Amino acid sequence: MERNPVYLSEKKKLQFLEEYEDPLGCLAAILESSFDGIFITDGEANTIWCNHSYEVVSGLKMEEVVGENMSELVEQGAISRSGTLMAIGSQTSVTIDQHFRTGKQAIVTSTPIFDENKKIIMVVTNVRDVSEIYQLKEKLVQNEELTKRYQAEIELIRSQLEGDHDFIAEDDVTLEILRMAQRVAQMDTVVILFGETGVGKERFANYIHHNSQRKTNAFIKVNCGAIAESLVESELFGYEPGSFTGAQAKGKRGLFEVADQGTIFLDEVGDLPLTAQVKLLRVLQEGEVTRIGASQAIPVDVRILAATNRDLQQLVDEGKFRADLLYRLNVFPITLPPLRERPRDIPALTQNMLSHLNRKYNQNKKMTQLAMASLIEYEWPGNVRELRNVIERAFILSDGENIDAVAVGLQKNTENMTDASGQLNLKGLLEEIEAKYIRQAYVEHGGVRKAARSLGMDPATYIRKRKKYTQDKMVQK
Ligand SMILES: Nc1ncnc2c1ncn2[C@@H]1O[C@H](COP(=O)(O)OP(=O)(O)OP(=O)(O)O)[C@@H](O)[C@H]1O
Repeated sequence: MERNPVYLSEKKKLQFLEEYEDPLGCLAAILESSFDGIFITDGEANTIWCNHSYEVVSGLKMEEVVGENMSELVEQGAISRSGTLMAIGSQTSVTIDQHFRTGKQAIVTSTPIFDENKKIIMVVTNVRDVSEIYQLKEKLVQNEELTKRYQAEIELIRSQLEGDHDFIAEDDVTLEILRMAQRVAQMDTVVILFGETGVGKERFANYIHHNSQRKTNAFIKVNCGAIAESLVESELFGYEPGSFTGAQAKGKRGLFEVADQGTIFLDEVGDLPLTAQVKLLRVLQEGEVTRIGASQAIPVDVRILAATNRDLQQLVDEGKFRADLLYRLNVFPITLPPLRERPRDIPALTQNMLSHLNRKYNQNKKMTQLAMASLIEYEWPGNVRELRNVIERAFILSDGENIDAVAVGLQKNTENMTDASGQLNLKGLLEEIEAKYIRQAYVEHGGVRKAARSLGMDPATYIRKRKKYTQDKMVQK
């Protein structure tokens, strides 16, 4: 905080002198009674006076400092740095943090006082002891951290109680991936999951953990992109007591230590800062972590799972991700395909989500066939997460036991589903569904004859319909 230069006007001086019998004694008493420390030097930074509060905060006695220059006090280590010297240098008021050998911390404001010729004649420094505020702040940070940990633990226990770690799969593509996951789950192999946002990477990591021998131990999820860069290392690897400002006095275990005997899931691993990548590499290679400020490593037995929706090879090319780390993580890569490429999962997922909601709200709601068809038809850019949101919304919006296509209300389809007056357009909807199956059959069977047979159509009808929908741009060529 900057203040305007302070000038003592003659008028103000005289007023004080006239008002009191012993003006100097009065002034000293005023300064002495201040709760804040007050420290005064001349224009050359030679100490003139300090009050009792200053002596308490700094641990220095007035006799020790009077006549001493501030640069000497800094040199002797009596104070960490001098606001007075800065104020003289910059010719303006300066506010800084200061540490004293008493262990106290203070906010210090040094204000230069000028004479009529704009020459500094004094510097008055106000020293506010903020040690208690800092201690309270540290306690608050500790409590917030504890609350976060408890919340994560409650979340974990809740999901374990609800058995909410099933990975729903019905499509052949997903079933094949699940079979692979069951095999790799038994081993301690590092698994990295790729896939668009919302495809279920976290859910899948959970599934691997719950099918592993570590299932009764911790599953710790870390979103590497969500932790502030400056905190990533201390969160993951912990720190020793007093290793940096703002650190807890007792030091802290990192999440790798918390996950000992269990599994750690590094979500958004592509967002790890390079310094943390070096340490992660060490965990992967040596099976041990070194807390910040520690000289000894601690062995940890943690299974590592990672996920990303970024192109890690591209990050390596851009120098943002270590090639050796990618090599270590890429032992068993699994790509979860987007939901639009495994449409047969949609009814099973929908059913599962509806059962949850029905149980929770004591209801018995079902999707109508048309509503289900519109779910299968949709492209799902937000994947399973978007499906979950759509179902929850439809559950709330629908009256009675049936959830219809209007309640599902998918953007793309509503245009075809309703006419200008908002009435259901059954023809448009059926055509869309037919177009989708015509397209899918061609992709699956790779030829007109087989595609037509799979849909129970003769080839001529199939070709006619395919041509029609291609013209309508409902089937891409
Ligand atoms: N196969 C599945 N069975 C049941 N629920 C699933 C399945 N796949 C995804 N979900 C649910 O969909 C939502 C999104 O899944 P998840 O958070 O695992 O996706 P993600 O790929 O990790 O997303 P992001 O990359 O954005 O972190 C979650 O509510 C999850 O429980």
